[in-house]
This record gives sequence, C-alpha cells and structure tokens, in this order.
Amino acid sequence: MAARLPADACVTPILSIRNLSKTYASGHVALKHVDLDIARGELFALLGPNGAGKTTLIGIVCGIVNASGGTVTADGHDIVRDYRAARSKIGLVPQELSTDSFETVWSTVRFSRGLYGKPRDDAHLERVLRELSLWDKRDAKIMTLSGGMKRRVLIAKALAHEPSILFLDEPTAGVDVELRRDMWAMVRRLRESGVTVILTTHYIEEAEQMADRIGVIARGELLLVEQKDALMRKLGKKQLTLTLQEPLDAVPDAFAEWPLELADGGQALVYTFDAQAERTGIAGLLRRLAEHGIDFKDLHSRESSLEEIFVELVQGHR
Ligand SMILES: Nc1ncnc2c1ncn2[C@@H]1O[C@H](COP(=O)(O)OP(=O)(O)OP(=O)(O)O)[C@@H](O)[C@H]1O
Repeated sequence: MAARLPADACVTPILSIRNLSKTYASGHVALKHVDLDIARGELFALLGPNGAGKTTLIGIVCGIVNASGGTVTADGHDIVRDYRAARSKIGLVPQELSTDSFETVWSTVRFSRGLYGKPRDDAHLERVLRELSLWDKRDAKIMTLSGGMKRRVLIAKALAHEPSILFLDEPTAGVDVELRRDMWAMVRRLRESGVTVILTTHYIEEAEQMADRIGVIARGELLLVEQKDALMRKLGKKQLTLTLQEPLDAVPDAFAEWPLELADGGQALVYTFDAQAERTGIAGLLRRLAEHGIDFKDLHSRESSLEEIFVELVQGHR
C-alpha cells in the first residue's frame, strides 16, 4: 500500500522507502512492495505480530539485510549507492546485545562513534551516558551489567554518532517497568531534540502512548499508515453494556436490527456500534427494551482500544 506523507506535510521526508521487497534465500517472502515516508522529527510506531517483517524492514534500512527490490533514501542518501553517508545518519538499537562483553561501557560507546568516522567528542558521550543513567557505570565491563543496563548500553551505542534517525527494535520487550518508563522518557526527549524515531513494538500501549503515526504490518504487507488519533477515530468502535435486572437466555428476535450479544451468563447485554456513525441506534434500542419490559439497572459505554483495532485489522487480513 502507499504510505506517502499527507499533502499538508510539506517537507522532504527524512526516510523514503519505495516498493521495498524481500524474499529470503529460503523462498520466504518477508516484505511485499512496501512504500513508506517518514517525516523529519516524527515518532513513528511500526506495529505487527511476530514474523510480520518489522526486523527485516529495519535490517534493510540499516544495511544489515539486502533488499530483493525497491529503494530506500535516508536523509537524502541512497542506502546502497551512498551506504556510508546513509548509515552515518542512522542509529539502531537492536533487540539483542551480542558483542563487547569484555569491554567497558565507555570504550564501547567511544568505539561506536569512531566506527562512523566522527571526531572524538567526549562531552557528547558523557551527555548520552548521563541521560541513560550509565555514567556511574562507565568503567564497568558490560558482562558485569544487568540486562536492563545492557539495554541502556545498546541505546548509548546507537546515539554515540549523533544519528538523525533512530530505530528502536522492540525497545521494551522483556524490560521492567522502571526501564520502560525511562525509555519512553528518553525517546520523548530525543524527539524533542529533533531526532526522528521509528520503533517497532508488539506493545500496543507503547504505540498508543508515544507515536504520532502508526503503521500496521502483517505478513510483509503494510496494511495501513495513519495518524494515531485519526486511526482511533476512524476504526474505533464504541460499546454500550447494559446490566439487566433479570438475566436473559437469548436475545429476543425483536432486537434483530441491533447486533447485540449477551454477556455475564445473560446478565448483561452488549451493543457494539460505530463511534463515527451519525445515528448510533441507542435511543431506538432503549425504547424497544422498554416496550418489551426488559429493565436494566446500570449502563456504561467505552471506546475500543488501539489493541482491539489492531487485532481486528490483522485478523481481517488473514
Ligand atoms: N534469514 C532468514 N531466512 C529466512 N527467513 C527469515 C530470515 N529472517 C527472517 N525470516 C522470516 O521472515 C519473516 C519476517 O521476519 P522478521 O524478523 O522481519 O519479523 P518481525 O516482524 O521482526 O518479527 P518479531 O516481532 O518476531 O521480531 C519471518 O517469517 C521470519 O521467519
């Protein structure tokens, strides 16, 4: 699907992905013709179930995986023809910490910066380590750190060369509440400082709390890209639950025009409707209930969460 920026976003995208495809040597098609533009300074969340193609997409943009077709431009640089320049614009926080176990935190981040040919800037590295509460650990060997601290080191490494685009692949998978909160705060600060952040996540809550725009990917296809608020408005459903005075065995035929369901062993009647519809049908439903002598003692309504929207989208795709 096409996922260009809205016309009013009159900016050159910082990341431009065109017709990107990937078929692994095994024959598995991991990405199918993905088009996506990311605006400078945006916080974009890529949501998808396991195996959707999120890591493959990031891997291609970061030059770790070769694309089978399509192009990617990062801050004006083609990621194949102009690999070094493109890569120097990008920071990647991968899912796993794989190397550097015997190195200290300080030498690891300094080395990361040097990899991109950036001049030494100890003041910058100190700022990064302090922000991530790693400054006190700068002389510790990475192998001696806790899992949470190792995660922080991954982020420090990714920020060492001052990238303008930061990818976070499942940043909070398996981390504790405190680290998750710190990560969210850090991502917000980065974004305020002008860094474009693209994160992948299974945690809908993360996308709901953080993102400006959300892309949903499943089986290698970008199903949808929307401003978060518009997505919730467009696809959100509302649910009205009536707690009945007397339980019902079944929904009476007279109510066939409303998609009603019984819940709580017949104690509650649940009506799901489109939050955007001009006529919700609630007034008519309540009248009909009164006509049939069905009394209720309580009623409440709620809007669907992003999680419900997401599950419906992905299931619909299957
Ligand atoms: N090197 C590889 N060779 C063959 N198939 C692969 C390879 N790497 C990934 N795949 C397959 O491609 C699909 C997409 O994988 P990918 O890791 O991009 O998904 P993901 O959305 O990041 O999933 P997760 O959330 O589980 O990390 C999966 O079915 C995976 O098994």
